Amino acid sequence: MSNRGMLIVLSGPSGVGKGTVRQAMLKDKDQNFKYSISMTTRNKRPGEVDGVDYFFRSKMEFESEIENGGMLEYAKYVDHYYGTPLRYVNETLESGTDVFLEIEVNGAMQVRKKCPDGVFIFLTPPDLVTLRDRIVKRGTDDAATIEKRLEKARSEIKMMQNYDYAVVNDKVELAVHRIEKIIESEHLRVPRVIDIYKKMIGVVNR
Ligand SMILES: Nc1nc2c(ncn2[C@@H]2O[C@H](COP(=O)(O)OP(=O)(O)O)[C@@H](O)[C@H]2O)c(=O)[nH]1
Ligand SMILES: Nc1ncnc2c1ncn2[C@@H]1O[C@H](COP(=O)(O)OP(=O)(O)O)[C@@H](O)[C@H]1O
Repeated sequence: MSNRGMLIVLSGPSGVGKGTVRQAMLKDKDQNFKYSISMTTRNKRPGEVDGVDYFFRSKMEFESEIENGGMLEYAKYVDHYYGTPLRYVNETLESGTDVFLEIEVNGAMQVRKKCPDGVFIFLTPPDLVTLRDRIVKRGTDDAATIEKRLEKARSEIKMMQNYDYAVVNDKVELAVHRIEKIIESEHLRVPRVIDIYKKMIGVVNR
């Protein structure tokens, strides 16, 4: 209800279900946020579409975006760049619409510094065995990459303490419900609505 949109950041270890949860949230007709499509230098997976899942770019193109100040944040993850184009986020927030980022922890911490009033949510697996099973089941990574991702998952889970909320992804619909409740509550925080009430008091006093 404040004029500016709210920035919602979702992180969590690889394979925890961030993409699945995000897609389920986007399908919900009652949601009001826009998803910010990231830019990456990693290869397209089967079924992925440029400009829908990611903006797939070369290393050179990505680095030139960084130099031109076009990224809100970026990080290297398992040998590739991933980052959030700045302009879409700014324009959408300015228009009063919430923006949803699904990014890894280093990028999220950059965003936290630039946008301290954002809402930072960490999606956790019920346990590490479940996490491994999900990565294997997804079938998008070879054995070496799975090991790298699991190793990284352990260090990522330690970063949970830098987030505002921890949401366990036991069942997709439950995780989605928890995140939607968080967003709803965050919109009611007094610092976000105070301007509206100041205006109201101004009208009443006249
Ligand atoms: N910092 C940052 N991380 C991102 C961005 N987009 C995606 N990621 C993260 O990069 C990691 C790898 O993504 P991806 O290769 O699609 O694999 P998956 O999410 O594990 O299936 C995940 O943790 C994503 O959340 C971004 O724009 N910035
Ligand atoms: N709550 C859940 N229960 C069971 N399987 C899940 C759940 N959430 C996601 N998955 C499955 O786990 C795998 C990894 O999910 P994905 O969304 O690709 O994770 P991430 O984007 O975090 O890397 C996929 O095969 C997905 O279908």
